[in-house]
Amino acid sequence: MVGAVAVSNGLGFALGVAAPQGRGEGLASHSASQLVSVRRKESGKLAVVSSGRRGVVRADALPSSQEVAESVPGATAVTLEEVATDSAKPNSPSNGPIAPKKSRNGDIREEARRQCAGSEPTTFSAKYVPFAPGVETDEEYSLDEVIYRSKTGALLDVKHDMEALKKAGDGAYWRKLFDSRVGKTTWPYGSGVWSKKEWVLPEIDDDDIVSVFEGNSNLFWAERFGKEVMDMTDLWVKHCGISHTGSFKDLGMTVLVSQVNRLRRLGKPLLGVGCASTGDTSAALSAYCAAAGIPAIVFLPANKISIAQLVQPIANGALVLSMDTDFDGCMRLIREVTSELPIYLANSLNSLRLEGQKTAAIEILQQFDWEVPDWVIVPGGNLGNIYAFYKGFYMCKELGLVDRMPRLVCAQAANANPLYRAYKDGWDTFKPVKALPTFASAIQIGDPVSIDRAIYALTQCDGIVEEATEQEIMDICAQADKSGMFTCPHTGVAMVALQKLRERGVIGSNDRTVVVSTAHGLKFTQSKVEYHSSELPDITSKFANPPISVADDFGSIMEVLRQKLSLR
Ligand SMILES: Cc1ncc(COP(=O)(O)O)c(C=O)c1O
Ligand SMILES: N[C@@H](CCOP(=O)(O)O)C(=O)O
Repeated sequence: MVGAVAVSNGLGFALGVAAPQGRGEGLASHSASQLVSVRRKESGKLAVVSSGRRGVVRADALPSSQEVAESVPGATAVTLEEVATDSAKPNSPSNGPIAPKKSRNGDIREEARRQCAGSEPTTFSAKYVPFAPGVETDEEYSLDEVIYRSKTGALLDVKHDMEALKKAGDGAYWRKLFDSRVGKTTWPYGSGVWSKKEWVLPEIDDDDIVSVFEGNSNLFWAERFGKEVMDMTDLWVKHCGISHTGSFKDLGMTVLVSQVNRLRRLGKPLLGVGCASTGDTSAALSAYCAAAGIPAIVFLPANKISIAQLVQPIANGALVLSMDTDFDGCMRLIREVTSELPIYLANSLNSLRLEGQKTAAIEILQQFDWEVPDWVIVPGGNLGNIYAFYKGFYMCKELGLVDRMPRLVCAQAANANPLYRAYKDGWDTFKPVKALPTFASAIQIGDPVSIDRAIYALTQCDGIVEEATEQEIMDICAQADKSGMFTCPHTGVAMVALQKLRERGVIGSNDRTVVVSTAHGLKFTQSKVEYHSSELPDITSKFANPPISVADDFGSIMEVLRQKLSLR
């Protein structure tokens, strides 16, 4: 994992990237033979501390490792590999603070530990099962296994012990518990994902959790846009893009990276975590891995992601590989590589991700005081998220928090619409397509890995699939932005779907409808700039609002203002 790569973007920039070297404890420029760490055999605690760096000391600042081992009773010299593995463990003395002095306001993990001391171990559990709804099978796997597919090659699903969850309490119990955790900084419940921990990864130790208190994103009433553009009274936007790395991927990534953190602590020889990406998964993976000191490797399609997305993994110290292929090509390659090397796969093929993403659905219900909206519209690419939303809503219904499900709409770009085509075919056939470039570049995906999950989710809730052309995407984004939003093109795809369903009378004027905004518009400014400058080939910039160049004198400015503000 040592080396340098150069990556470029569609805008003519080129960025040279020094890949991370021996990340974790600042081991960057030292070889294995130069470093030793010494620890006591009996306690597993570090015995030798060098100035400023606990547990990891330069060999040249010490006697030989053998001498150290001999001079410290019960101590043994260990290799760099052992140090690296050890330092990745959150409980590891070489990783954590020496001794937390303060609990409150100082170490919220320690505070949580103190509060939990003596409490009963959880009775909740979850495991992997093949994703094969309605099919009886004994096949199941522990979440501590590194496995992504069933024996027959089917996707996996995380199955919770629903009986145990039901036994714990009724819907009112869960509603109250989840509500009680909102707006706090208690570890790990300050996260919108981990505030539902019992439904996500019930058995993970709080100490293994890697979280930046993601989730709890705002759900706002799109009043003006709803009234003026959609003729609607009850239109809402769930802004999953207001998040740590600017997209909903953080919700799933906190879960996946936490589990990797646990696996490494349990001694699984995982070199790092890898993904193929259209730019958002890579950003989230890199940030969470960097927070935990775990190497991240991202495969990106060259010139197909925005510069804001590209710079995220670079800044977070990931190993960034830019490839002359599209996302589907990157996906094939990361699957090959992760089956060859002990690199954990972080794409939504990995069902752990969806456990985090499903909490956005639970949050929507919570934010509506547990009232169920009529419609939820989600842009779809690799199609994990539409299933995650289904699963979140389904669990709330199953466990009695609500009494029905909303209808789901999955929205695709017309240039990358394999699900839409299958839907139009009455779900008879599914054929991958060659995805064409789209402004909604994060969903330029022609062979979605979660196709089976998506079809299941949509058929279960009388769902609908819609598509959006490039012109429609740019126009609706401009209109939404004019009402005070700053939409990403994927959110635009969902808004076009809403517009079409309104025009056809499928969604009513007073139906409570949620559009899921999946990323922050600031990640996708280039197409907006070009739209407002009327520079996009084949696109008419109907709602352009270009800046006006004006001479820096009072008269010229007044002239423009008179004209634009219709003054006399
Ligand atoms: C911003 C954005 N919106 C929507 C999607 C679609 O999500 P999914 O792949 O889960 O369908 C993605 C990624 O694919 C994305 O990055
Ligand atoms: N939009 C995604 C595409 C990959 O989706 P994933 O959910 O399977 O990781 C991205 O940003 O990479």
